[in-house]
Amino acid sequence: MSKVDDFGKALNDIGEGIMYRHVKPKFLWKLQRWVGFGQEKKVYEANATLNRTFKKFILDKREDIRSKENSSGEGWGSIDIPHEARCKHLGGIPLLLRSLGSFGVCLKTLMLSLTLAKRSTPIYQEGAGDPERSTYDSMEFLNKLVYLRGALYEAMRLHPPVPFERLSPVKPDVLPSGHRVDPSMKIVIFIYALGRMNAVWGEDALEFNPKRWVSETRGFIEVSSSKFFTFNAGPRACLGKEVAMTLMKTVVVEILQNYNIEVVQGQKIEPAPGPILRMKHGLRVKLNKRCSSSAI
Ligand code: HEM
Repeated sequence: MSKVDDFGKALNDIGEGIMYRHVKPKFLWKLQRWVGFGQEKKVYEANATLNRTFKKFILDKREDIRSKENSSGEGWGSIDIPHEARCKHLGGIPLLLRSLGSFGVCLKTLMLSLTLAKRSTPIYQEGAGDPERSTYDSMEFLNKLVYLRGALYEAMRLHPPVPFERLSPVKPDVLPSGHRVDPSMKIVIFIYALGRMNAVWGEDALEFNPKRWVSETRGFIEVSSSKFFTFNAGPRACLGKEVAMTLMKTVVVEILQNYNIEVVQGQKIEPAPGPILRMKHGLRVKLNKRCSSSAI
């Protein structure tokens, strides 16, 4: 297996591990971790792979910076930021963080966050092409594509890349529903279910209908982030939302301008377990290059 495959497999194994830790009794997964058994064994091995990969990347980068400094007499300076300054905020992925050992912990945290952010963005930047030679090189153009934004929101409403979240209150509180909660509790928010509730989205909640986001007269209809929860809401909402939207719109425009797409029929579509919603077997499509570009 190549190093890239190893890395991808490690992310999948850790994702599955996180998923199972949400549903398994704590004593059970802790026991499995202690004896190095089952899913926890996979998580342990995957952690080692991530550690190795990130460590190599950081060391290579350091070497690269040093050699640039030596050759030009200037550079970016040291990347050894004091540990306390780097670790004020470690985000919501403690299982992954705990695994990362003592070197460059926060640099690795950052790399991991960005890797996961890229994973949760269901497109790849490489496909975006060169904006210099494109007809849509301005944000203004992308912002006008309200139906496309609606289609992407609709896809992520029904298939949120982050399908659930687990939170705990920092102090005892009462939820708007009247439920009392305290810091010993885990509150799981099923974003996947929220996007499919009739009570929230109406009787056609299960239909893929980009038009629900577009008004003939007012253009794109923004809804509260507490309703469209795909990017979370409040102070810990996704910081990369607009980056993700711009990337996705760019890639879709580029693909649609250049290819006709046909989904291969008869495929088995099922989700892979994990904190990022992925297709277990991927999605096979036929791409036919268009003869000439046409605007969408
Ligand atoms: C479709 C793509 C994406 C989706 C659906 C998504 C969704 C989310 C969600 C649900 C959270 C909250 C996670 C939690 O609290 O446990 C989050 C956090 C975050 N996302 Fe994204 N994300 C996407 C793409 C990106 C991209 C491309 C970036 C970076 C360029 C990014 C950067 C972040 C950061 C930095 C946070 C942490 C915010 C904080 O804790 O204060 N995301 N994202």
